[in-house]
Amino acid sequence: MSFLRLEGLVKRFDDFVAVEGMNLNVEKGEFVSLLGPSGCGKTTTLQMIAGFVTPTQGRILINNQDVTHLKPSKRNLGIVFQSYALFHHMTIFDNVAFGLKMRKIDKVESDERVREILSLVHLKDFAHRYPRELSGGQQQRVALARAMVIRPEVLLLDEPLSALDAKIREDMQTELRSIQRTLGTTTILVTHDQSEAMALSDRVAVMNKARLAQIDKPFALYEHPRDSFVTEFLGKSNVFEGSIKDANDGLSSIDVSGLNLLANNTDHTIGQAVDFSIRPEKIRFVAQGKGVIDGTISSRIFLGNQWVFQVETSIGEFSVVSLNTSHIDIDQGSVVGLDWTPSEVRLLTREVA
Ligand SMILES: Nc1ncnc2c1ncn2[C@@H]1O[C@H](COP(=O)(O)OP(=O)(O)OP(=O)(O)O)[C@@H](O)[C@H]1O
Repeated sequence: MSFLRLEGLVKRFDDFVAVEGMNLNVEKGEFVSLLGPSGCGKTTTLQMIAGFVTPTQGRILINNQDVTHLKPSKRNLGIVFQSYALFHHMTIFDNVAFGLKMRKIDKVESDERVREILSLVHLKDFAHRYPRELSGGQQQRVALARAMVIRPEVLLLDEPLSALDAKIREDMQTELRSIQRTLGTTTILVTHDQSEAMALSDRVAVMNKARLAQIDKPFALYEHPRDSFVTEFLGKSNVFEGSIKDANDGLSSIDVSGLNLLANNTDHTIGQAVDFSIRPEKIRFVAQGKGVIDGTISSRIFLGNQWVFQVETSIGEFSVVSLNTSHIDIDQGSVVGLDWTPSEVRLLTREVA
């Protein structure tokens, strides 16, 4: 039995459905992200686990105990939100010790645990300072220490890094992951940042319009998304509408605007409407006439470690990404061939609007 289970969780605000039929099994020690666009129900799901929002339907189980109607304080959770919400009149040490004091933990043990966790978040030399004397990144580490010191069964993180600037954010991601691994705390992170979800999580749960769209390991999700929503939420892709024309010898042939394109066989049926998807980094430049389709470079952008090309073709515009190790000779106006192998193509169920 999984450590954290959401069973058919539903939340309605009057007749507005914020979360619909949410089922999720999280293993002990696992790090799972809830990823999705604004308003898809991530925070509401997290708030139901935390106990701040009462589900309309369904159950929440932690360590085999039904906590659906338990008060937040009885759930033994650590919670970190985007705003650090530290006590500004207390030192860092006292901020972190607060939860232990509330739980009436003996002073000697409490002091020891606070020192230990402050050392883990690299703040042991800041114990005597006040929150206003720390940077944003440091304050967020205090918030994390304060949540972790009570040794929660589950750690809930709601966009905890989104107020930090890019570089500090990246450092904090690495640190958060390493602390979570060291302590083995089962963790749920809410984020709308796909790279953050992929960098941190054992599994990513993509949500769309109040529902769980797909859950899997980051690599599997990126490589085998179920539909074009998941595909495009996890990164760029070249997606074209098409229909299955034929299927033979392990290959499907797809009609995309009159052009016959190949993909490895799937369980789609002949005549079925599909989205044909190929990621920009899977496409190679070849000589004109030597690839799947020819095109003309309409723009080229240099991003340091990679080039991003836009290529006009007869079926529409392609995005092509290549590492900064080649292709400096290909520029706006160049006529090129675009090539890929059928195994890199994904045929997706078309999202119904
Ligand atoms: N108390 C409430 N009353 C009415 N509607 C609400 C309430 N709380 C949330 N909602 C609605 O439920 C939907 C889901 O909200 P939620 O905060 O879970 O989204 P989210 O995915 O976390 O979005 P964001 O990334 O913007 O925080 C939204 O349309 C929101 O307006």
